[in-house]
Amino acid sequence: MSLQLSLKSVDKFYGPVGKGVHAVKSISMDVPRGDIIALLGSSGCGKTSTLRMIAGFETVSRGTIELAGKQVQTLPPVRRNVAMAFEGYSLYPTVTVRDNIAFALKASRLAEAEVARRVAHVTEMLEITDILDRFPSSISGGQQQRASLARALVRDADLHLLDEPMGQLEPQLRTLLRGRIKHYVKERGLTAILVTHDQTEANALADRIAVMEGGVLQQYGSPAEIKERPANLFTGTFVGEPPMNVFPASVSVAAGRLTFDLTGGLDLRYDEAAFDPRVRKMLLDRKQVVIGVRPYAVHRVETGAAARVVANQWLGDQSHIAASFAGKTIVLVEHDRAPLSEGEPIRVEIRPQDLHVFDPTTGLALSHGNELAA
Ligand SMILES: Nc1ncnc2c1ncn2[C@@H]1O[C@H](COP(=O)(O)OP(=O)(O)OP(=O)(O)O)[C@@H](O)[C@H]1O
Repeated sequence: MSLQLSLKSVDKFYGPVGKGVHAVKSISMDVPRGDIIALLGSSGCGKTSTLRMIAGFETVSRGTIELAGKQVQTLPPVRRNVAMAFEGYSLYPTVTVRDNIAFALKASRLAEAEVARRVAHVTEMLEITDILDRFPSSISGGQQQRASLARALVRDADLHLLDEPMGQLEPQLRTLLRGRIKHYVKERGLTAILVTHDQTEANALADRIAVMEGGVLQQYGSPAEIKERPANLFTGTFVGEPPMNVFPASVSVAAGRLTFDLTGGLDLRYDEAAFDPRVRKMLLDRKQVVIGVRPYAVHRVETGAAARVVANQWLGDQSHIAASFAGKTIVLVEHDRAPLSEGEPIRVEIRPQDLHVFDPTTGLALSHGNELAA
């Protein structure tokens, strides 16, 4: 695996180092050549600051950025060979959409026929062939966004940085283009970093997701890893829709039964043997934990822990059921229309293999199902 980009202990302070706004906190991240990475996080978590430091639009307060084998953190943007589609990095207003897209290719003295072929390819992919002879001021916001994306993707660069590249497009078009963009990037062997706060987009496009919160890289892994082995409570509850259910619990064992006492009076009891010995030992050593379970892993059963329905919504392809449970609310997802009304008592089961266990103080993951967290 050859690395295309490597961030080492990168910090961003707006204002004096150590005193100003600490927007990015000691981020380290390696990006293999040919990968698509999504920076995912809520507003203000430091995604854009990270991207802008990689591009060279923001100074790096501390740490190093290596791109295609050389340190670039002190180089100006034009010397980094990075292609960008950024909000505010607008199209040149005085030339047509076609010339905007072709500009960098022409500047690199590519043969005219090759330029035309590449522009045709990328604009067909993004469905903007009908506006190529127009000027940027006469096209819609969504068309401008796609033209800007085409201008970035058409280039041969060491890295492609895309900041919310489809933010202005309607959902159907986004879904269609996601698949096409992924195919295009992979086919051309490009390395891309995408900023998004849309988890569906991150899951669909990215080989790896970098989850950020409070300027800290919370987890960096494949979409499956992040879903199945969230590194901490933040990632566990931030990624996944509807969010993971979490409950503080104290653990005890008696007469072959392992019990999680949930605050609110309920307990979840399991056969001790259902847990791997190392997970069981960890649980009993810790005693106080937070347990998490994804809504699709909460099952309605005949005999199980008692809950009471507070809301039942059919979303057209799945039911989201909220029920009061252990003094809190638990959410279940079912694939069929659930015939449940408000106030109805139900019983739920959470299987040991679906339990995520976290440290209540640090939030760090301790186990996922029957495996200890790394
Ligand atoms: N030029 C600036 N001066 C001071 N603080 C800034 C500046 N730019 C960003 N910040 C602060 O740095 C933090 C991270 O901002 P950043 O724009 O990187 O977040 P983001 O995750 O991209 O958010 P969004 O999704 O809203 O764009 C925020 O607290 C923000 O207010």
